[in-house]
Amino acid sequence: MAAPVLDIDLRSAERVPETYAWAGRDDHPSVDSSSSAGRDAVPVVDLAAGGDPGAVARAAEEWGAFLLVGHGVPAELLARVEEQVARLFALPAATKARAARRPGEANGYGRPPIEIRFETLMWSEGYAFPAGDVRAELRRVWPDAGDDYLRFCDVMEEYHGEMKALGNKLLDVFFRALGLTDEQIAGGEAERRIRDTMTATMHPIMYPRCPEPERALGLAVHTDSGFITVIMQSPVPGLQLRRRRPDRWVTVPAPEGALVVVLGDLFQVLTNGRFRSALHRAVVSGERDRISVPYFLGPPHDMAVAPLASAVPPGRKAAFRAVTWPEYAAVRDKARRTDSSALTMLKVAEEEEGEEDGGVAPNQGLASLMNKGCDNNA
Ligand SMILES: C=C1C[C@]23C[C@H]1CC[C@H]2[C@@]12CCC[C@@](C)(C(=O)O1)[C@H]2[C@@H]3C(=O)O
Ligand SMILES: O=C(O)CCC(=O)C(=O)O
Ligand SMILES: [Fe+2]
Repeated sequence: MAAPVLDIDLRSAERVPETYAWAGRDDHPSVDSSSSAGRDAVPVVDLAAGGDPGAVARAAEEWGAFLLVGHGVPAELLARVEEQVARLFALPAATKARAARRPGEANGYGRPPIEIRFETLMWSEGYAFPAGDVRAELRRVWPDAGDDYLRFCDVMEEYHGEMKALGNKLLDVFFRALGLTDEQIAGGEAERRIRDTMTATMHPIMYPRCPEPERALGLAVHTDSGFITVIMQSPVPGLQLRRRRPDRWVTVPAPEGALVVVLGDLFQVLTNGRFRSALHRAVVSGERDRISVPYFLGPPHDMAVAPLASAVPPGRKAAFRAVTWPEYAAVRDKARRTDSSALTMLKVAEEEEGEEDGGVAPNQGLASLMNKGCDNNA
């Protein structure tokens, strides 16, 4: 029998062990988006109305995130996804451990992958897999491929179908918000390649009800590394966006049927820094389990992501070097930083501008980047 992946059963814990206690958790005040109108209100984008390009651009520039409504994914399907994910995590620890993520691998069941960058443990368990591979992947949990397996796969595949279509729609919405013409969107070589090859990873995550919620963290502060993350969350708030000046955590509301869109670091690279990746984290509830199902859209692993020519102002050079997703993830893990500073390592240094090789050098090895522009990284 496989050994459990979690060191304790979070569900039956009566206290938060010291190893899970985040001393600096309340570094900044947490404010509730729904109660504080104005500048702390998380932007809302209505896709039924086409997704107003001006509103999308403002949200992407200022927040790197927004609530998405009018997206067309039936609320009833979202409820079925939540139900299936709840059933998956309710399986015995030894059953889930059959699918344990192996060292060095991205896929599988386990503790939050970002944990390696921190000294304190996180109050959650997750399961990452390529969205299109659910049937093969979940055989690890249910080798007999029985009814539970079939129900899970049917629902997740249906969800993947909806999200794939939504992801393509969102990409076009962002391209339009960047100011690209329909011709550039449909005919641009880089734009088309991204649209045609975008990959999808699902990461259902479960935050068990916590006896001392203010001492724990479900997921520590991070930015997502890919292009676009679309999050389905149970109607229990917990996702927080980091805002600056004044520094605070804004809790994202969780109205029934809404999704959350979060931009990742490689989208910041793609848009030449115009659209920002969002710093965020997840807090836990003292009353209820919380489920979240992020759907990570990103480039295929062999694609060198560089700023779109259409996003670089005329006469200027690209602000970031080209990088593949795995290269970027490796640099970031090595940096072990809690902010988005790994991205600064990809910045083309100001003084290099105007030099012949100052622009984007596709596939440039990251070894050289590690020694550049990261002196603040001690
Ligand atoms: C497709 C993805 C996106 C991953 C890696 C891989 C599977 C698991 C995702 C997360 C989920 C938790 C936060 C994060 C930061 C983490 O550690 O694992 C994410 C990461 C990323 O956005 O980089
Ligand atoms: O809990 C959430 O809603 C967000 C999860 C998240 O940020 C992630 O998995 O990257
Ligand atoms: Fe995230």
